This record gives sequence, structure tokens and C-alpha cells, in this order.
Amino acid sequence: MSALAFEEVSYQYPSEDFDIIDRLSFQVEPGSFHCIIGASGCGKSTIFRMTNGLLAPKGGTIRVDGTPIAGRKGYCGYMPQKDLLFPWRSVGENVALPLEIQGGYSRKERRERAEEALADVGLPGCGDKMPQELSGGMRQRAAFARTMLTGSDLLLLDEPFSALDFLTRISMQEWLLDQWRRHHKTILFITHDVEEALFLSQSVLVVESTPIRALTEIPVPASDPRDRSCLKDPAMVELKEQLIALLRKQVAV
Ligand SMILES: Nc1ncnc2c1ncn2[C@@H]1O[C@H](COP(=O)(O)OP(=O)(O)OP(=O)(O)O)[C@@H](O)[C@H]1O
Repeated sequence: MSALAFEEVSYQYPSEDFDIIDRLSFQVEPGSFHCIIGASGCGKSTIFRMTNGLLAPKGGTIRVDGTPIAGRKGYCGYMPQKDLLFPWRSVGENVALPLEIQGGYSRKERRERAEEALADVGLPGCGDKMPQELSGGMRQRAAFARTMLTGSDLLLLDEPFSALDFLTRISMQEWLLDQWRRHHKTILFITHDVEEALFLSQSVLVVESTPIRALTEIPVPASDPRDRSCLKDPAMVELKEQLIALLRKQVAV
């Protein structure tokens, strides 16, 4: 059974006169890691907003673990580009937010679960700090810990590292692959960075045109576990150029 399935899904923004997503179908296998790439404004985040239930499709069905998402809650974790940690709450209170929303956890339990999640992402003992006291990479780890506490097996990560400096970004990529291997989650990750997509993905899902009628799945010829040296393999270098050419073509249209 697929972790996520779009079946003939369409979406039209009320202010627009066309469907930005037009009868789109695709499937994602449980435990897989895919990056979605495509030109700016092509509709990648719209796919996430429908998957997480923020936008209701005009037509078609979205299934998570085989069941339509309509009316469901807590079936996916979503991490936007900006970490959106509330500045007036401690890091621990931010991380524990999904438990607060779900209900049924005492303050002590929430605190303990948040501390465990923070330790798991390499931020032990940071629960009492305020978000402003953390670096950009630490904030993204805290935001990831909060996403993990949703308890969902499907994680939607929308350009989570785009605001980070290059070195922090590549260490966060390695860190994320490690998290994925340890937790066996299904991850969809939007990025504009073709190298990031190749390093992280088992296959890259390319948006070739808008309206989005299909995602072109391109397998990545690198084994797991992998390190950054895989990016120097001739097959990867060639694929990188192919992907850049595909994206350029879209911008030129
Ligand atoms: N609320 C809205 N109302 C009308 N149009 C919208 C709305 N939100 C987004 N759009 C438009 O829909 C298109 C797709 O937006 P979306 O955010 O999904 O693109 P994207 O591929 O994620 O872009 P980027 O890579 O720049 O983040 C864009 O042209 C955008 O201007």
C-alpha cells in the first residue's frame, strides 16, 4: 500500500481561472525519500498544502496509507521553509506543540517527550532555551523535532534548509538522511537545489510544466547509505546536468 497516493487530483485557487493542479496522479512508497523539484511558482507547495489538508482539492482523492485524508487529522507532519518557532514559547514548548494540539498529555509528559525529541535531534537540554538563542541549524533541528512529535509516518518538508548557509546546509542534509534511516519515515522534500535533491533522494520527482498534470520520477543512481562523494560519480554529474536542463526548459516556456 502506498504511503501517499494522489488520484486524479485537481486544484484551482479561487482568484485564478485555471487548475494549477490538473488531474494529477502519483504514488509514494512507504519509507521512501523523494525530493520534488520544479521552477518557482509551478505549484510544488500547493501539492503539500493539499496533502496536509490546508487546501481541499477541487476533484480527485488523496490517500495516506490507503485511506482518503478527508476529515482526518495527524496523518502527516509538515515543516515549512521558515521554522515558525513561536518566539514567546520556549524551545521545549514549541516542540511539544503537536502533543498540546492532540490533547491527552500532562504538562510533565509533554515536557519529557519534548526533551527526548530534542535529544534525538542533537539538542539535549535545550528545552528551556528561547528560539532566539538557537542558531539557524539548531532552529531547523528543533522544528524537525516538533514535526517528529506529530507521530506521523509521512513528513512533508518544504525547502527546510534554504535559508541556511552552505556548510550548515550540507551538514543538515547528512543529518536528515541519518534521521530518515533511523526512523523509517516517508519523506517528501521540496527543494530548488538540484545537488540537494540528488544527495537526499532515492528518486527525484520533477515538475516539468504548469498546470501540474504529472510528476516525472527520475531514479537516483546512488546506493544507501551514501556520502557526499556520490555527487562526483559520473552518472550523478550527468543526471545533475539533465535535471538542470529540464528546469531551464520550464523557465524558458
Ligand atoms: N492563495 C493563492 N491565491 C492565488 N494564487 C496562489 C495562491 N497561493 C499560491 N498561488 C499561486 O499558485 C502558484 C503555485 O504556488 P506554489 O506556492 O504552490 O508554488 P511553488 O512551486 O511552491 O513555488 P516556489 O518554488 O516559488 O515556492 C504560484 O503562481 C502562486 O502565485
